[in-house]
Amino acid sequence: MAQRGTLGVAVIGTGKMGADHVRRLAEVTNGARVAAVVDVDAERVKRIADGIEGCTAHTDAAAAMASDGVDAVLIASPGPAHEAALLTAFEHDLPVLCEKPLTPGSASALRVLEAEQKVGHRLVQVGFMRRYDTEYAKLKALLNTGQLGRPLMLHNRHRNVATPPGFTSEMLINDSVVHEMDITRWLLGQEITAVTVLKPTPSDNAPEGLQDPQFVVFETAGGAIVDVEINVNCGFGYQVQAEVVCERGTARIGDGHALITNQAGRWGGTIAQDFVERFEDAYDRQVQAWVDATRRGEVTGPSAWDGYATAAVCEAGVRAQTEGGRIEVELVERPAFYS
Ligand SMILES: NC(=O)c1ccc[n+]([C@@H]2O[C@H](COP(=O)([O-])OP(=O)(O)OC[C@H]3O[C@@H](n4cnc5c(N)ncnc54)[C@H](O)[C@@H]3O)[C@@H](O)[C@H]2O)c1
Ligand SMILES: O[C@H]1[C@H](O)[C@@H](O)[C@H](O)[C@@H](O)[C@H]1O
Repeated sequence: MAQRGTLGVAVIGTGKMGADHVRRLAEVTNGARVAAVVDVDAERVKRIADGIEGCTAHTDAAAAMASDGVDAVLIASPGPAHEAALLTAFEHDLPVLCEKPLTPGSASALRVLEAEQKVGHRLVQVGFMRRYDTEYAKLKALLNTGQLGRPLMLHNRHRNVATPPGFTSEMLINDSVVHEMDITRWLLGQEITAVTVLKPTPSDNAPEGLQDPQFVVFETAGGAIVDVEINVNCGFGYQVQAEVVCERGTARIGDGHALITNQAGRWGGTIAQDFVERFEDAYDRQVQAWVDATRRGEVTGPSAWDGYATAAVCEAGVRAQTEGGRIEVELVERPAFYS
């Protein structure tokens, strides 16, 4: 299909991620412009719109989506606001890049799947940006060659410097480990079938009441075992590492993401301090891929099904965290629409 003209994007939610996506669309991405911004914080959204030529400010997502010049939507509001924004985008037949989670909870995610199928064609890409990270992409390409044999185990480490105020134990699963859920399903090409959560004595760095770190184990449909160290008040840096153990070898990413210096008899490097820094390139590539596909009239990348499947694994994970033991993941049959 022929390329459409410059894509006019409405960005919904202009907090940490939304403001960064506005900057990206305005300054980094080719073929797109920020046509509208939306936030419940009227002052904030006006300030952001004022800095971009031809951009309108709204406090209501539906008004923004109905406005002239909006061809597509980027949702970066908090998870509980995603379902309403997605359903409104579907009413206008607008393609959407929706930050993770698609929605919090499998019931709401299923409603989104049903609504998208009613439209009759895919509209949603979910913002699982790690799939666009160069290191993860290399790992996936290597696994796809089959030269290492069948993956047996996948070890993951996911460390953040510190949690923002209000971060709960459930959020370690829903906001943080959700990335490993997606990356596991994508790298191994298998659904996750069960989750177990082990809880060491919390770190003294963790705020009172936060169960941090946790050790999360997934079982997959193909019989692989996956572990995730989630450790979100580690204090020293933002680290994401993964090692796949296969029948004929192993492959590991996440160590080399640093500037290494030799100076005064010592060698060493720096560690990124947050996801915006560590995954900057991945966010750039994700948004560019979405804009390019949308201008071609296509929808690519993680689908609403991926959003639903991870929501179902999150539910099993939160149950495993609170009830203990091994919790099986309950998934509906995958509709042919998402095959
Ligand atoms: N992919 C990633 O690595 C990554 C990283 C961080 C956050 N996220 C996701 O991005 C989304 C936003 O997270 P954040 O850290 O930017 O949050 P944030 O709290 O910094 O920003 C959210 C913004 O949305 C606004 N808002 C709230 N309700 C709204 C509504 N109904 N309509 C429009 N705006 C509304 C708030 O006023 C705020 O400005 C979440 O879904 C989060 O899970 C993804
Ligand atoms: O919402 C954020 C984000 O998704 C990051 O990528 C992750 O590392 C954090 O743990 C999480 O809180």
